[in-house]
Amino acid sequence: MEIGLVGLGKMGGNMRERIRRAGHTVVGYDRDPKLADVGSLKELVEALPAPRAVWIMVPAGEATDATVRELSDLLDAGDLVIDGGNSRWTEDVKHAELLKTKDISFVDAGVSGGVWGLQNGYALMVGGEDADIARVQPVFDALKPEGDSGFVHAGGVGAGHFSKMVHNGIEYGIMQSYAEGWELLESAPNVTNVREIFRSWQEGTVIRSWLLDLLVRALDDDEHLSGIRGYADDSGEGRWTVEAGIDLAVPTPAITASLYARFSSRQEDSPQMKAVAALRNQFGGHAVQKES
Ligand SMILES: O=C(O)[C@H](O)[C@@H](O)[C@H](O)[C@H](O)COP(=O)(O)O
Repeated sequence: MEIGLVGLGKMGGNMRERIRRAGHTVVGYDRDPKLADVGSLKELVEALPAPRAVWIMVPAGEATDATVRELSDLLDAGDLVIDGGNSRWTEDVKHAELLKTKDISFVDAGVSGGVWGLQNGYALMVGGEDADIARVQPVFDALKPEGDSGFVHAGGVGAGHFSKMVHNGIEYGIMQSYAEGWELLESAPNVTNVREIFRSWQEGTVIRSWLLDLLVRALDDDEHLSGIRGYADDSGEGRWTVEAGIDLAVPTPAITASLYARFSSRQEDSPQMKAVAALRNQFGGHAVQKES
């Protein structure tokens, strides 16, 4: 089939390649002309046969919103837009409603796999109408990993990104758990080979996983991670997972703690702990450490 792909960065560029390798035609647009097949979104739309399918793979938030709006002006009734970025699921509902006013369909696709996707395939969690999803199934099949899993039609519009959001919340929790275990082992007075403990866990254990494999890979590069600062960013999915837990009254203590650990990682010193230290000093006369 033929598909338009908007956004040819780390994810989109590799996805274009994987779709092409499966024998499909991709017309790619990116603001960077060195990456693009066409010079504008208008040219991309003109290059595709109707009814068109256009996959958006740009950063979530303003960039995705602006692309959906521009496409809603350029596309015709019967065309289809797929958002494969890490958009918040509530944005999908807005975008589907906007496009529906012009009889343009919308599918949301949570995409997992990162920079390894070209080689291993991308896990896809999609939301939308059966008929719309069926139209792009050949492209989903090209992108997904080989084998029976790695693709799910999760529900109506927004369900794909909701699933991807929960996937990322779980990702936060698992990573934090490995990280805490790693620090604990590194701190133990009698343990001498933490990296090899993690390597041994890759086979046979209850906690073997791809994230564990990647941690071993990182420890092979830098055994004590001494070249990396203990600072972790977040791009929104963890926060949205915690917020969804609050909205639905579902307790998510592990995921929430892992999100808060990232916030703490960004502070040189802890303002709130100054208050705790000051209070201990006030009520109990406990010593405080003074700023130098
Ligand atoms: O499944 C994946 O392929 C990853 O989760 C991917 O989506 C990305 O690496 C995250 O967006 C990072 O998210 P944070 O910046 O929030 O850690």
